Amino acid sequence: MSLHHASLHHDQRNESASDLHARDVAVPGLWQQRKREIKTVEEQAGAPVIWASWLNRGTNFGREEREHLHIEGLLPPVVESLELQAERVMCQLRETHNTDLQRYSILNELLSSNQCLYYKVLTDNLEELAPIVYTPTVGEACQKFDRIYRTPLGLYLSAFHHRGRFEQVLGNWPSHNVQIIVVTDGSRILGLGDLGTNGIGISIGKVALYVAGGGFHPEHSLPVVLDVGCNRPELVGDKFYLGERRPRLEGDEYYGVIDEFCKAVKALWPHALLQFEDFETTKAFEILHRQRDKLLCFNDDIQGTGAVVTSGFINGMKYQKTPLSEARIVFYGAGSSAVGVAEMIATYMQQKAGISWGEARKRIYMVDSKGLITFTRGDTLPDHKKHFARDDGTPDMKDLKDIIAYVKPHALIGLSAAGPSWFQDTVEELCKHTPCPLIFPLSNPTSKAEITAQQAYEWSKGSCVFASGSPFAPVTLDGTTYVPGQANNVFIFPGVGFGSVMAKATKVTDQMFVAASQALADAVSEEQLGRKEMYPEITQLRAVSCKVAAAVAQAAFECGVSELVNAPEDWHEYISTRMFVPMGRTTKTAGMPVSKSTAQLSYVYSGEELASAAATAAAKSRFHPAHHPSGLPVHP
Ligand SMILES: NC(=O)C1=CN([C@@H]2O[C@H](COP(=O)(O)OP(=O)(O)OC[C@H]3O[C@@H](n4cnc5c(N)ncnc54)[C@H](O)[C@@H]3O)[C@@H](O)[C@H]2O)C=CC1
Ligand SMILES: CC(=O)C(=O)O
Ligand SMILES: [Mg+2]
Repeated sequence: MSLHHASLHHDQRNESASDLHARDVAVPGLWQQRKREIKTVEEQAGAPVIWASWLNRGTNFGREEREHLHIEGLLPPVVESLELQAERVMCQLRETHNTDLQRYSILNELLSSNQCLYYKVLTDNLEELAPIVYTPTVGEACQKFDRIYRTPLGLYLSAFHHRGRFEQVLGNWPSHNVQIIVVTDGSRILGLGDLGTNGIGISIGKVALYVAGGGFHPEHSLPVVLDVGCNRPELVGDKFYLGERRPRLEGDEYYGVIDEFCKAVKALWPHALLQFEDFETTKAFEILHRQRDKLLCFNDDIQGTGAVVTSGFINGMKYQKTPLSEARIVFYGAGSSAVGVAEMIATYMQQKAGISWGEARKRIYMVDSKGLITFTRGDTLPDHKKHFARDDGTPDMKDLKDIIAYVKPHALIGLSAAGPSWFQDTVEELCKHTPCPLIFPLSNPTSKAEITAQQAYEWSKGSCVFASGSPFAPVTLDGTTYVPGQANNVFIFPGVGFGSVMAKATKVTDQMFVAASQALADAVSEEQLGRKEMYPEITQLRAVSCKVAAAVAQAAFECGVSELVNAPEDWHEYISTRMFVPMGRTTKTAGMPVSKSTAQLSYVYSGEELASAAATAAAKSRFHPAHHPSGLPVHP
């Protein structure tokens, strides 16, 4: 060791920790001199494998691997199966004193440390954990995201600090091959309004379901929040708020940010699918209109919701034995989701019931906070409300019960985010005209649902067909148990995303959503329909997503938007064999080479691959014998 180094080392010892920190920040070059105390990444041999959530397997690493990777001693001695690791996590989650928000935080910590284990736990326990990583708990998590924040888990792109450099900043994400991106600007998170950068929780939650439910590999996924400001005073006034404390950008400035973001995505990952999530309604439509022909993208709230509700509607009309061409629907709420659903149902009616768009449109009645939407009610309608505004002399009405009495609908669909607003008289009026009406309170999270499952079954005397956006527990009434369906775009977006990417689609067409909707409707058996279950169970998500993905990929091919030269003979088989499966390195196979095909599909790194990564790191390490003839570590 040179004198120079020795004296530096001595000086450092005399500095306080905060002095050291201040100096590192001020003079990055001095980081090199700190290596005596904190090893550089290269010097850490295999340790980075444990600290990298994509690579880490924790106690699932076998003994030979630990030796190869130079991580012996950095883990408890036992070698455990992935299944046993998962069982431990479930025990921790099920501790009775935990709240759902605490369970959410435990799961996020796991996601930041061991993705394979996280996805094993989530995939095997979807019924129990989807309500935690997704609605309703993700809603509460987003509201408090700045307070429960520990690790980023996604990418924060700032319109104020990164403008003009989006491609460079996106390029900081540690994956070369991003295939699925969920982006929000936080402006309308579920039914909870503007949550600014706290909205990143919804991107993280949707990405988790793309992986656990749709088959994307975690390394190919990217949750993003665009920080374009926040208009919620109590949020930006909170000292813990994590975004910029400025009013939201608007107009050209705002759309310029979106344009730059989309261009950067396309430049970096031209085949990735970009999902727009929870943008406030007017921006949601405008962005979709501007971007949908420029890159592979869709808006989940408009199109994903459109497809999922159309499926339940198709099945519901089948159950009621109502011909599609005769169905009447009342939408309670006329935002991005309701208009998306109405457009999709009208498209479906036009294609499958042989009626014109004009006739289909007339079967749809839309209600907003001012009452039934008509051209005559005396206000200026935004464009998205004009599509379904009545122009046929239907009287102007405000009260939902009056509207129901007039329309006599077969289905009542709530996408208002208004919370409890359908009462006993509403339901009784509905049942007067239709024996088994569809009652779909779809607003999220649960607190925003228009009615509960218990109320709907009770007030309809068990006759209604029920589905909600957030899950409700089964209801028993007079000895009969009813299982509420979940009409949530989670049954659509994972399959649409995976199918589009598998087909190398260049855009997501309306026809691909019609195919997704039909595939989901067909995934529900006659027996389930007989029990008034219009949707599959969430436990079936992977199987359902595979069917949806196959239908979407085939539709992409048929629409001419697939870049594949030849379509596979069997899309379902093609897709199912390409879905990510969280796989363990069991004690038996630990350290053994994994077959190339398994490794590719499941991304289990073979012992050789991990060993070579570690060997590269170790070769640069001052612990490496080559650096010291005695073979002893070179330590100051
Ligand atoms: N189940 C699912 O898969 C999905 C559910 N949603 C939920 O739908 C809700 C709405 O989302 P967006 O359409 O994007 O929001 P939005 O805020 O643009 O639309 C809300 C609409 O409801 C109307 N409204 C509000 N209060 C009302 C009242 N008391 N009576 C009648 N109408 C009323 C508003 O005038 C507006 O037209 C949210 O809660 C969201 O979580 C959205 C997407 C998917
Ligand atoms: C489910 C969903 O996308 C929403 O509530 O916004
Ligand atoms: Mg949404």
